Amino acid sequence: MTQPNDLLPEGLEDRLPLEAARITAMMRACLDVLDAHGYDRVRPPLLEFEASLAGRMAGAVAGEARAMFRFVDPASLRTLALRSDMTPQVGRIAATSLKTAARPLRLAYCGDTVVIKASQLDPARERLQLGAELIGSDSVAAASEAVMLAVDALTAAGLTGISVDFTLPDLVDTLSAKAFPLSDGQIEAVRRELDTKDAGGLKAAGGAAYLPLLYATGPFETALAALRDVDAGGALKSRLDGLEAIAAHIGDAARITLDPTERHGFEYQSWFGFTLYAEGLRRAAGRGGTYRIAGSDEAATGFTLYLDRLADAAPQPEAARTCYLPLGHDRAAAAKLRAEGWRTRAQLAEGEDAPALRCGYILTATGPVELEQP
Ligand SMILES: N[C@@H](Cc1c[nH]c[nH+]1)C(=O)O
Repeated sequence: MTQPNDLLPEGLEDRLPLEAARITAMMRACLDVLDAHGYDRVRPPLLEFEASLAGRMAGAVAGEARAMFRFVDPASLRTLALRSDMTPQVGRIAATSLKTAARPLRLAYCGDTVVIKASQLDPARERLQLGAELIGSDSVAAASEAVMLAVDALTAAGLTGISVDFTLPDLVDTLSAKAFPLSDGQIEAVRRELDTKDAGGLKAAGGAAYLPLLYATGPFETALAALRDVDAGGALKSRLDGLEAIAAHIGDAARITLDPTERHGFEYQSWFGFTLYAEGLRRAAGRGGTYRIAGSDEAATGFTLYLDRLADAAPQPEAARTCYLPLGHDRAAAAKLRAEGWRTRAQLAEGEDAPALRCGYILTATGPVELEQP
């Protein structure tokens, strides 16, 4: 019976066997792809000193951007936080324990993260992250590798209709530095109007020069051409050439779109960011981009998939046949079945109902025999 204490807090949920099986299958498939591409897995802890988690991403006001659960550690009396993103942890590892490891350094990770407050669009407060970080480079080659790897991982996880939306997270900073100057006060207003895609508001905020950016959105080729038409004294050329090269690298492995002013979720990414989508998903499948590890100022590129979100669209893995092992069964024969890929469920007491325990077979002296299903 459910007692009031059994209810889970808002935004947290149990994953029951069918869904958990999908998530596990995806996790294995994705980790295998990252491993095959030479990414070594690291396992940072679930919680750390808050200052470390909040301080490793240049530009990110981590505490604000992704409200972290914090509390005082009764042992050290210091403030600890639960991770809300694993990328800063991997950055810390690269800047400390693996400081002297050869670059580029390729690291993979998978683990749960939590946030205090979910967004309206996505009420989940727990997220299973799986990702890869390529440390020591934020070149076009590194970005191409990261995007391709993300697409390969999603494909291996059984997702289809994958699309990648490119963005230029520091676009307004770049343009306002010289080509389209803005005062400090105007910058925030212009960013806000670009976010809401409000042409009138943008003009009123003194950002008339930024208007063409609103229309340089959509399928990659046309959006890129529109962006190339924005004459910003050459300020955008190297970035746009970069995007073009990355898109060429992806080829037709995924559909590519461009939304140059999208910055939601890109708190620390620098010149290049991307959001991953797949058929059947209402929200982003993952996100990535180029950034600098604060403290060491090392360049890096990476991506994170939000694995539990993908569970809705991932195929149900085929469950192996399950064989019931009666009391006193031949244990060697049972071990042999498992080695051949069967699942077994062993009887513990008299009176059990094998079909109700979802066993399709029973082990007999002559091997597994199919059971009649209720
Ligand atoms: N960890 C970031 C994505 C990212 C990984 N590496 C670079 N960016 C996120 O979840 O939004």
